[in-house]
Amino acid sequence: MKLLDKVLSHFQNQLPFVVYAKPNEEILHGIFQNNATLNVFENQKGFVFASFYNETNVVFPISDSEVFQEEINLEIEENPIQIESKSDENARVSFENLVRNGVSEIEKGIFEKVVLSRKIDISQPIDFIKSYQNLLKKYPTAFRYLWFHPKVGMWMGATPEQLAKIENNTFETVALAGTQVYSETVSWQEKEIVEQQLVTDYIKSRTENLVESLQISESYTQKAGNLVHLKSDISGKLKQNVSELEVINALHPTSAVCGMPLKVARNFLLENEKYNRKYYAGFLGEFQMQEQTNLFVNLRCCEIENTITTIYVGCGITKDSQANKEFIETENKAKTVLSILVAK
Ligand SMILES: C=C(O[C@@H]1C=C(C(=O)O)C=C[C@H]1O)C(=O)O
Repeated sequence: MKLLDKVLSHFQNQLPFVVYAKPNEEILHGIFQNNATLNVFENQKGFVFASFYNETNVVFPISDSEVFQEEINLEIEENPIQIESKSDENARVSFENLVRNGVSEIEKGIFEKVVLSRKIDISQPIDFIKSYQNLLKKYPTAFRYLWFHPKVGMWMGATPEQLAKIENNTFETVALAGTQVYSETVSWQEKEIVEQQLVTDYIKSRTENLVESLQISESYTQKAGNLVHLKSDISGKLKQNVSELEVINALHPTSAVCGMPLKVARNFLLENEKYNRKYYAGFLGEFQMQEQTNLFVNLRCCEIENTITTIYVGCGITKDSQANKEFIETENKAKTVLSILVAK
């Protein structure tokens, strides 16, 4: 595909770019910035790449970029050398301790829910073009992107979660939580139903005074790669004079990726996860491009460096969480990314 050739040449010239496909669309969008400036996002129209907390929020402004679209047409079947991550006993023990620690804070009444995460390092050079082709093909219902800035690095992901879509004063978001490995007969336990309801309630409380009325669907099962989640669709008409930035600030980070109440849960994870999430659980996408803002939460993603690729995964912890099950959930989420990586 022509856009992927352009990706390679932009990368060789160390210039910023992003290619992405929206859920259920087979169109590849490309935004190629024509200089290496690191533009900090304020409210410029363009493609935004925002961190979970306190890193630079980057934008590729439309005014400084070339924009392309191409139909996705990947005839060549890639034959990936799939990369197995070794089960890491130390990682298991420390994540399970982290979860137990979170549950004990919940029992003490410090917060109601916290989303805890970890990173998995793959020490092998990755062919990012072939890996991205796999990801495009394998996850047609996800938002699938490959992003690069020479001063920040390269990220790739296939996220099932919309942060916000805003167009003509209407806004849409989702409450997504609860995870199981996909099977024909999915049934949800009380723990997952409660967990997802907490996210719905949280989004409701954060957006209620920005919209004239809020519609919330019944929760339903959503497939995401090898997994399924519980999801509710939330939408509303924005009150006059409510800006896109206000909506984004009200939503990010939702309790699907941080916790509730927000600040105490965030302080806990910042102090206890013992690593920097950087852009994992941040958000990315179009900001006021063709009158539309269309943003996704940065999940099922990895950071690609010369010799190491880092996969980021997390899960929601409530009072009923069991440490070993939560660890397995992070292993399952990591497979979404692991199974498309191609070694160089
Ligand atoms: C935090 C992640 O996923 C989030 C947490 C979920 C859960 O706890 O069940 C489900 C979907 C996402 O909202 C992740 O994929 O890393």
